[in-house]
Amino acid sequence: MSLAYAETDVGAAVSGIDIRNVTHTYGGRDGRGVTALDNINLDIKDCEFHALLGPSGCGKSTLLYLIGGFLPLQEGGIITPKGPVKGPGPDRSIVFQNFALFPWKTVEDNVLYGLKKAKIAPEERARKAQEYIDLVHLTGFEKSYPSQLSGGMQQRAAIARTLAIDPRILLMDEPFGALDAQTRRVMQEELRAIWQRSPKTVVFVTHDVQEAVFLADRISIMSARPGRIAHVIDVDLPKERGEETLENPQFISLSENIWRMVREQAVAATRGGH
Ligand SMILES: Nc1ncnc2c1ncn2[C@@H]1O[C@H](COP(=O)(O)OP(=O)(O)OP(=O)(O)O)[C@@H](O)[C@H]1O
Repeated sequence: MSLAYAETDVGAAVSGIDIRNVTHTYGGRDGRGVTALDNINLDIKDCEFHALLGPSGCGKSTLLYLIGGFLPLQEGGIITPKGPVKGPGPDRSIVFQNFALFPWKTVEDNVLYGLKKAKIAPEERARKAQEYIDLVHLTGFEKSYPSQLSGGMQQRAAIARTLAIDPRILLMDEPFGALDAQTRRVMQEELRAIWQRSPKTVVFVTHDVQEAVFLADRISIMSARPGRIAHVIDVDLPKERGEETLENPQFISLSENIWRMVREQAVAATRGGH
């Protein structure tokens, strides 16, 4: 096992997320395993909204879990402002596509639980919980249990729980994947607005090119498995994004170009027999 960062590098001034020579193989590295990531190098800047796009199975989630510390690093290193990643930490929160809310707790108690875990002062918790419940348009459902909500509402509750904690690094794995198109659009706008009000480093995994272009400042396009970083694209659009962004000719042409690049990677995978 080679670690790119020694303990002494902890003091190195990293303000974003520095990913160096990360390779990850599932099921053994004796040639029989699945190499999901192959020598990933990526600098995600401080307070950047970074999207990861790529063909299915290219290792986007794997990379996210490694950043989160939910999977142990095998080769290479990932360094954050808190030092090398060695496991999960309160500085990094993750939102999955299928959220797990506590079924026995109300929406409000689910959000409060996250705030308590994040050691937010008790007098601050109720105010914050309400703020984020309102933000995801669940006002009036504070006392509802998850089983009384639609899937989309449950997801919004889980998003509120994570956003309320205001982590320095927010990792999102297709968080809007199961939402209907309209709710998804609203959540994209809200997320971008929240990020602008309260800047944080966001790594956002999605299949949806338009979603990536709408939300992100930079987009990494990964190759098919074993995942490598094929392109890193700057999204040169105004910081403020809304309905009008969708009509912006730059948004349209960038989305088309990126869609082509992702498709190329998917086609290459088919030719390569993946
Ligand atoms: N626990 C595991 N055991 C074995 N192989 C795995 C495991 N998890 C993922 N893989 C394999 O690693 C590769 C990368 O998976 P990963 O879920 O990171 O890709 P992804 O880009 O997020 O995929 P998708 O876009 O379809 O969600 C895939 O080929 C997958 O089959």
